Amino acid sequence: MQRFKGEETSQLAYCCRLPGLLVNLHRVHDFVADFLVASGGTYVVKGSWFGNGGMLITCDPANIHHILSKKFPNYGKRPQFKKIFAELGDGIFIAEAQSWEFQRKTTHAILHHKGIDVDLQELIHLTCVLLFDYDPVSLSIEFPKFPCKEAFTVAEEGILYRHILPEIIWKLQKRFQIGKENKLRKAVGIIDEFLGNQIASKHEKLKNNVSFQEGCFDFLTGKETIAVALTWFFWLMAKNPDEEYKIRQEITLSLFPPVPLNHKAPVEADILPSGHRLKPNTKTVLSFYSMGRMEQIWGKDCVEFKPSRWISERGGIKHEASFKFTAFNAGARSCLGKDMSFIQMKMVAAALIYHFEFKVLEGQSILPSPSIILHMQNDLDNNMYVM
Ligand code: HEM
Repeated sequence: MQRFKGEETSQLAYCCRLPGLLVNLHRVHDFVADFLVASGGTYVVKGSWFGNGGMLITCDPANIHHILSKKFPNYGKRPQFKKIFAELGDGIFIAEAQSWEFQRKTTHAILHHKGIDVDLQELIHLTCVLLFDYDPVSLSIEFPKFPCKEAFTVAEEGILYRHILPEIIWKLQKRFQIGKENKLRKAVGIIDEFLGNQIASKHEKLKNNVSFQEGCFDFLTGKETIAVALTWFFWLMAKNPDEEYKIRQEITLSLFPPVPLNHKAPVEADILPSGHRLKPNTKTVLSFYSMGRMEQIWGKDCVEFKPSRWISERGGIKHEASFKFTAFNAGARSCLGKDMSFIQMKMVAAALIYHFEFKVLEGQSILPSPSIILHMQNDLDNNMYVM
């Protein structure tokens, strides 16, 4: 992969420092993608400001393969990750070593349990019902508000800011209960209350299966990710009517992965396949959002919505290595809900495309939100016509 030299490198270096990042915080995923594309896939942000340690950001598939698979035992989630995601406790998302192995086994058993009879409505709400015995009835035509939805959105944004702001700043905000940290605190309170009520009402059932904080993460991955993926999908589809017929066969998550980044740190010093050296504990961010925008990976038409790129000449599905298509993570910690997500998304998408034509209302600003889950910043307003 090409790397920039000289003047261009110093301009890039400047714009990746605090002023550049802060000015571009509202579009941080695109900003990171722009400089990763320009620097060939990997970039080191020097740790100069406010004593914040440096970080390495990469979307190079060889590095991703190395970190998530080949050297998996050397790349943990602590110590930074644990602090940033403290509100999620010790659930599977944060857990490591034996605790992670145990939780992965039990979660796998719950999610891959064979032989549950469900109708369509139940299946779509499966995550919520399965984990909390709570049906948000979010598909009913009154579009009822789900009490925690906004709180999750606020919390996810707050957590992304912790990846970017120097630790000392967000910790001060937390201490004095101001700014994003204060919003995060209030949001966590709302989520706590909801989950506490659910746990109280189903105490016997839950006490042996899902702890409060594990449930919090599973809800976050399960419900939010699928809703987010479908919102981007319907927007892309409305903008690309020619591709619509192929969409019945497959959908793509490479341009708008609902989980746009992952975060690791090496236990011992390491050298990445790209040649970058990492000291122990260096914050290492894997930008999945940028991967879908790399010409080196997907070719010149990488930013075009082309479901046909996933369909072979014989009409089958083309499979790509998980280190190129990282929407569901890769290696030993790959997503346990992948199969279930594809079933749910295909069912919802196929049913809606079959019955309706979508026209996105003009004049909307379509931007991913600065969050650890790739929501659209504003809702997506559509006109739906019955076919
Ligand atoms: C479109 C939908 C989804 C996407 C894009 C997605 C993506 C991801 C990603 C990127 C990770 C890695 C997170 C990390 O290690 O930092 C992950 C992990 C995980 N996901 Fe999903 N997910 C989706 C839906 C679901 C659903 C529906 C469930 C379960 C109901 C689920 C359960 C899990 C679990 C349990 C893990 C933790 C795996 C481990 O650490 O061993 N996901 N997912």
